[in-house]
Amino acid sequence: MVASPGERDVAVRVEKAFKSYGSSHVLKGLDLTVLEGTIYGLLGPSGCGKTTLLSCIIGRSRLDDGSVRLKARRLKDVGFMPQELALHFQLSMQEVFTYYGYVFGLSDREIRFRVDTLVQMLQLPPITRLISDLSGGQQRRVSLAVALLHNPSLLILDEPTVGLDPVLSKSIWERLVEMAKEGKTIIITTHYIEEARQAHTIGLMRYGKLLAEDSPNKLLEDHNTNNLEDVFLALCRRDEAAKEFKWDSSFFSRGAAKPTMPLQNNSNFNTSRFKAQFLKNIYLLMRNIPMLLFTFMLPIIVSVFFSLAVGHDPRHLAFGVVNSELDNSLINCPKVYPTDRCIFEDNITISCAFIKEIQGRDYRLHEYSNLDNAILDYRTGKTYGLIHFGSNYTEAVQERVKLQKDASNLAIEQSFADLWLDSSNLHVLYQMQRDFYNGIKAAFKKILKPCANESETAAESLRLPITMEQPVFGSYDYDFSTFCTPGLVIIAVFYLPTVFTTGIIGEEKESGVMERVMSSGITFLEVALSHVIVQMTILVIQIVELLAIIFLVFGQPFKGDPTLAFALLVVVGSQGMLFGIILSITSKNLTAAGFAGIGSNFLLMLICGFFWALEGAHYSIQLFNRLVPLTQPIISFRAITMSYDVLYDCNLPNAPLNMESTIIQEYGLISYYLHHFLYS
Ligand SMILES: Nc1ncnc2c1ncn2[C@@H]1O[C@H](COP(=O)(O)OP(=O)(O)OP(=O)(O)O)[C@@H](O)[C@H]1O
Repeated sequence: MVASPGERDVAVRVEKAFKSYGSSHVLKGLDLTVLEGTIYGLLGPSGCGKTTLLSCIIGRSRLDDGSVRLKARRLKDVGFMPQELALHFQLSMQEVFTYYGYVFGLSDREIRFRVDTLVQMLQLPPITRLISDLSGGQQRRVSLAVALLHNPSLLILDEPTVGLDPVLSKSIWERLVEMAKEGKTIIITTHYIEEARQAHTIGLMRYGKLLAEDSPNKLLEDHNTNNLEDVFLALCRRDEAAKEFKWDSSFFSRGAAKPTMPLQNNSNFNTSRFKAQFLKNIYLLMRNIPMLLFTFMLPIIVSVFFSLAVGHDPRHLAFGVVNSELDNSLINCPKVYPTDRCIFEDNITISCAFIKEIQGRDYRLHEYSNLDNAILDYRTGKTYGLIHFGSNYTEAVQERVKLQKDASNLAIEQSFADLWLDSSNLHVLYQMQRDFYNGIKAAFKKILKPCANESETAAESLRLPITMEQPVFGSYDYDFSTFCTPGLVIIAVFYLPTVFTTGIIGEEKESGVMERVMSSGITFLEVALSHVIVQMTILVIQIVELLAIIFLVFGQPFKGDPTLAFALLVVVGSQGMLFGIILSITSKNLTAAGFAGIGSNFLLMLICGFFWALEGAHYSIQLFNRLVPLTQPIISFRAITMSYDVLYDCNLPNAPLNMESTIIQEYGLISYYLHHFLYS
């Protein structure tokens, strides 16, 4: 065994380390000692727990039991090369080195000097090359160079020589030996047992514990061989024979690990690290032109397609007409219905007045001489509906209007036109009902107007006994698209940052870059803040695009205060960004984050009142649909765009209490508080 070292010479000491992932026990009471200024070769088959151990040593994972003690105190004293490449593939080597240089607080001059040395030592290609354009071996050497960049006193390298040609591996080992002579401590894992001969100490690991820990020469001597693989084989056989010791589960639930001194980071926020992170985000954005185009084109595409496709009244619908009181009425009715002829005059055809009104509402009318043929076409879906005027329609309506309660039963019966409407499409049905109701009302108004006074009274009595007053909120002229537009804007402004944030952070997490960056000392605050600044800039442009296209180009009504609308959208975008951060952090990988994002999008869209009144949802949904993050912003934005003038006029801070509660109900909490924030 290695002579028992004094505590001063120990760079890393792991004692009785236990670590499990669920029921899989990875580290099983492992002890390991690495002396300062030495190379420690950690050898073992795949899956024996080497990476897990390294992760616990640098503090990225916590032991379940046992302890890890490091002589190094600061994160910048440690250089870590993870097993996966963990590099930004879209960046150039120069940008990667600059990034990590700033992360470790190096000046531009120091970075240049270190990069020149490393390029020579690791035989790297010109540093202007993109990482994605390098070969696998070159990428691994860049990853190693990143770990060496800040000249740390403790180097932890997880399989640095995988995939490298033997000549280069040899030269890397020679350089590691030199570094150890300079006082650096190096822990290196490898599958290539023989290359570890150059290490000062070898730890042979199997099933989560060390079978032996000694100098290579001592191990060879003890086993009377000149081949390390034979040593490992002999130790494995001995381990098999000693398997009577059983690992029962109680062994792995021994309470919390002893506190391990964490590596210090100096501060939660550091300007150099923030600059590194911010510049890296800008580089990544500029390098990824398709993503940049997608980011800026998506709001335009969404708003244009929405404005063109959604909410407008269906037009040019095919509609059947059977007029038994006039042959070929589409041709024979007067082109413009005469406005000076009273309903009671002779030789007037009231059905023509209705047909003209319907034509004016943009229907494609097909006239049939035979009701059966018209019904057949309606039933086979060739027309959306059918109206039939009986042969005595005009006389019957005249008698009914003139005599009213004294009109004959026959006249009343014949004064009804028959209307069939296709109900398979709700929007089409509502529109046809509205058009026919309004058309007949308008036609009546026209043919009653030129009549003498007494007839006018009779005509007035035909009106429904109700008067529609001007609405306080909104307008009767708004169509379905006016109702849906605020929802679309809010959903877009929420989900655009969600997609972007999840993509950027999720990709960094998946590729191992986030792990590497965090173990290099970058804090969550620095990651989040640099991301927020870039994302906010993008968001502002996206909001302007959306608003300009929907409200300026397509002329959706906007009655309120643009500043309040903009402030509301920035709040919603920030919510979306936060949601993206939560999704990418909590999801196992980018695919899972994508699924969670799409799933939540569907769910939230259904219950947020985007295209259907919240009051129309089932009682169980109404218990919480106002609490989901999109609902209040949609209510608020709808209020701002459609009827904000009431809120704007009523000087909120001094409004009576009941007025405030009305406003909160009508305009949504967010408008209310934002208005207070901006104007009180
Ligand atoms: N996050 C995790 N969740 C669940 N199991 C894990 C996790 N990380 C590692 N493991 C499991 O722990 C065991 C040890 O993995 P580890 O990566 O430490 O092995 P290794 O010795 O480094 O292997 P290799 O040489 O192939 O990299 C493996 O069985 C692995 O599947």
